[in-house]
Amino acid sequence: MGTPLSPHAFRVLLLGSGELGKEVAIELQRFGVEVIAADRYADAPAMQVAHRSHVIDMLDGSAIRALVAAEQPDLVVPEIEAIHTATLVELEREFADAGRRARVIPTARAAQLTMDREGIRRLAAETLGVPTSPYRFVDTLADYRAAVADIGIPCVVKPVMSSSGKGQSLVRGAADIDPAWDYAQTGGRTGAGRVIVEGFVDFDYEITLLTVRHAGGTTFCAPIGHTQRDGDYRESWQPQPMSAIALERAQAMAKAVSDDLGGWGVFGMEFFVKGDEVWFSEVSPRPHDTGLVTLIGQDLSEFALHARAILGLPIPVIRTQRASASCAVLAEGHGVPVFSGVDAALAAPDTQLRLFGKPRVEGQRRVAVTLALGDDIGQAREKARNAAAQLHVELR
Ligand SMILES: Nc1ncnc2c1ncn2[C@@H]1O[C@H](COP(=O)(O)OP(=O)(O)OP(=O)(O)O)[C@@H](O)[C@H]1O
Ligand SMILES: NCC(=O)N[C@@H]1O[C@H](COP(=O)([O-])[O-])[C@@H](O)[C@H]1O
Ligand SMILES: [Mg+2]
Repeated sequence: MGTPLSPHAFRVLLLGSGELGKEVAIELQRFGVEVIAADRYADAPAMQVAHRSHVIDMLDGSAIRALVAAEQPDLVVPEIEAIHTATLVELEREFADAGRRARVIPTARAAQLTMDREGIRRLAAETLGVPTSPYRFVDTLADYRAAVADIGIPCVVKPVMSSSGKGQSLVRGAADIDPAWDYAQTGGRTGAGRVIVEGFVDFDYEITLLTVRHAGGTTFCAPIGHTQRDGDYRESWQPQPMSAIALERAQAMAKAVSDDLGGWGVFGMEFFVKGDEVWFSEVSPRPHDTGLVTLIGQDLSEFALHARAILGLPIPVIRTQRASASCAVLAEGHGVPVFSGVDAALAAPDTQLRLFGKPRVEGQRRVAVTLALGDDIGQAREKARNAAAQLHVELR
């Protein structure tokens, strides 16, 4: 460890500077790390707490390469999926060849495989034999229609490169088939392209199992339950009650997938659960949005855990304090968020919030989160929801 802004600094480059990266940046700074934040737009949340920031097109490999050459980071930490990950693979090899200590978190291959639903799905289902929904990958409308017929309705249609439900549809009947294709072609992160058709899993509940790979081994956080609307998270809580066998199965799959991806850091492993049956859905090789709940529920949040893990520091225990919940606050429209009702939102005991400081909203965007502790999950969720209901976001 060194001193930031000195020749002895330990430097971390965040590729992506949203609300999740902002918390990681704060945790890293608590260890005296020099934090450099990058994203595709200026004044992103993590940039506001970083030592320096850069606006670059992260889907442009040469832009990433130039930034790494200029900043000479010790760690390159992906914060979103939309990165030119082939360049990360090249850079990782170059660091190793040059005998440099610099690394990509958790590994460049993990970032590359999870950027594309096809990479991670084929690894989990075909190489590791982990149960998933049935699926097909298609490139043309004709193949897509055949895949829907094959998988059956209901099914879920997603661009292979997307997140937060963008471009995602639930096909409930014949009338939904073609519109779902059109939305997948326009709603993805990198324009038109390959689509996954997934069989609909009629789960009882879904979880994120935060899995931390660190110098001392692998540690699981208590499972986080969550609800999603339009493929985007709205509420999360911890701990999600599960049968012992379902939890064991989820942990075994999380271990298998995260061990294959390798490296150090937090992995947000997503599972669907019905009774004792568990299906792997996808994984973020970094902190997960539903894990924002750990900001209030754990002694070490997922962001603190990510910082410790990537720095190679010990994580002897993770304590879940009480039942906890989070509620996402979304703004819709166009303009700069202005918040009111912050006082009312914080009036109840054991309630917190984060206003992310996102500079603008165009369409729909998560701009804040409320957090609460309760005697049980029901009470924690109600408090988090009530706090969110008190918070008003105006776009000016
Ligand atoms: N095959 C499926 N069966 C049932 N529900 C599904 C299926 N696939 C996705 N969903 C629902 O849609 C949500 C979002 O799906 P998924 O996680 O694949 O999208 P995403 O765009 O990667 O979201 P994020 O980036 O926020 O994790 C899931 O959490 C789940 O609620
Ligand atoms: N479900 C994916 C997810 O939570 N992504 C996270 O949202 C922020 C970007 O927000 P933006 O899209 O409003 O810029 C980033 O922190 C990113 O990691
Ligand atoms: Mg997901």
